[in-house]
Amino acid sequence: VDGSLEESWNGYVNDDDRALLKVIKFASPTSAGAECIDPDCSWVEQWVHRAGPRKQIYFEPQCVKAGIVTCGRLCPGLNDVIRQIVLTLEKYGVKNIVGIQHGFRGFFEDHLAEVPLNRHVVQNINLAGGSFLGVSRGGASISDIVDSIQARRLDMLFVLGGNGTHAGADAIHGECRKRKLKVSIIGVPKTIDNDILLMDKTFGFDTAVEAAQRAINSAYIEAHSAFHGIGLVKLMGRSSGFITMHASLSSGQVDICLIPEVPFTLDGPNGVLRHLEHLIETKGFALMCVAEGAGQEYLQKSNATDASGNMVLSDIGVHLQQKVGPYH
Ligand SMILES: Nc1ncnc2c1ncn2[C@@H]1O[C@H](COP(=O)(O)OP(=O)(O)O)[C@@H](O)[C@H]1O
Ligand SMILES: O=P(O)(O)OC[C@H]1O[C@](O)(COP(=O)(O)O)[C@@H](O)[C@@H]1O
Repeated sequence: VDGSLEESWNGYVNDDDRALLKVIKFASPTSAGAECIDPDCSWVEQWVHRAGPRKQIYFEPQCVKAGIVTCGRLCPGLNDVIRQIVLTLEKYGVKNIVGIQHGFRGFFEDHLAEVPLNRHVVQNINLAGGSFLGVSRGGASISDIVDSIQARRLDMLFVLGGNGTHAGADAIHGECRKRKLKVSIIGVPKTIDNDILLMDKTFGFDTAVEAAQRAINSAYIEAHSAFHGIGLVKLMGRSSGFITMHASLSSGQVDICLIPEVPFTLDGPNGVLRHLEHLIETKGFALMCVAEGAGQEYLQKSNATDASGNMVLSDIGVHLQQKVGPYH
C-alpha cells in the first residue's frame, strides 16, 4: 500500500538510494589507517542500501497490530527507542501498538499482560532509565513464543536486544515462515559497547562514555593527590574496547589504556609495569583505564557461564591492582 504520511511529506528514501561506506581514498598502503585491497590502493567504492522510510509499504497501517519487546540486559536509550518506534508507527497510521513485558518471558508468562502503547503513554519515558517494558534473560521456547504471537494476532514485532535476542528473533522469524504467518520480525541491535560494524554509533554508547568520565575524574583526583598515586578504572567491554578508548581519549587524563583488541605485556622492558614506573618517576602519579575483557590471558580461566551463556570473565581490575601494588 501507499504509506503516505502526509499530503506534503517528501522525506521518503528511494529504494535506489545508497550510502557510501568509505570516504577516504588512501594514496598508499602506508597511509595511516589505510585499508587497501591491492598494492596500488585503487579506489573501490563500497555502498550499502540506505535505511529509512519507504513510500511503498506492505501492511495496511489501520489493520496492523504491532508489538515491541526489550530483551537481554539494560542499555541506556532503550526507552528512547521504544518511544520513537511508537511515535513513528502512529505517524504511519498504526493504532494498535502493544508492549510485551520483560523480554521473551512476556510471551509465555500469563501474569505479564500486554501494555497498550500510544504517544501519550510513551511521551516522557525517555526521561527515565531502564526499560519501560522491563527486560529478562534466560531460556525461551520459540514455538511457545510463536503460538503467543498468533494468539495475540501480531503483524509485526520489534525486538530490541543483543546477540542472544537476535538469535531468538531469527528463530522466531524462521518459525513464522514455517507456519506461513505474515509476521514481520524487526531486530533493533542493542549494545552499549558500540561494536557493530557499519553502524555510526549504537545507542547507549555515548551515555556509557559520559558516565565513565565521573569515575575517571575521581580516580585522577585521587591519584594526583596521593604520593605516587596510581588510579585504576575498569570499564565495560567484554570483548571490545570502544567505551574504554573513547572514555580515555575524551578525559585527556589517562596514561595507560588497556583494551581486549590490543595485546599487551605486563612485565619486561616494554611492559605496562615498566611504563608505570616511568610515569611515577617522571610525573609522580599515573592513571590507568582498563576494559573488563582486557588481558584475560594473564588470568585463571573460569568455566562458569552467565544467564546469557557468556563465559564469566576473571577480574583484570583486581589482578592489576595486585601487580601495581609495589609501584606506589
Ligand atoms: N540462540 C538462541 N536462540 C533463541 N533464543 C535465544 C538464543 N540466545 C538467547 N536467546 C533468548 O534471547 C533473550 C536475550 O538473550 P541474552 O543472551 O540474555 O541477551 P542479549 O540479547 O543481550 O545477548 C533470552 O530470553 C534468551 O532466551
Ligand atoms: O556484568 P554483565 O551483566 O555481564 O555486563 C557486562 C558486559 O556487558 C557488555 O557491555 C555487553 O553488553 P551489551 O552488548 O548487551 O550492551 C560487555 O561488554 C560487558 O563487559
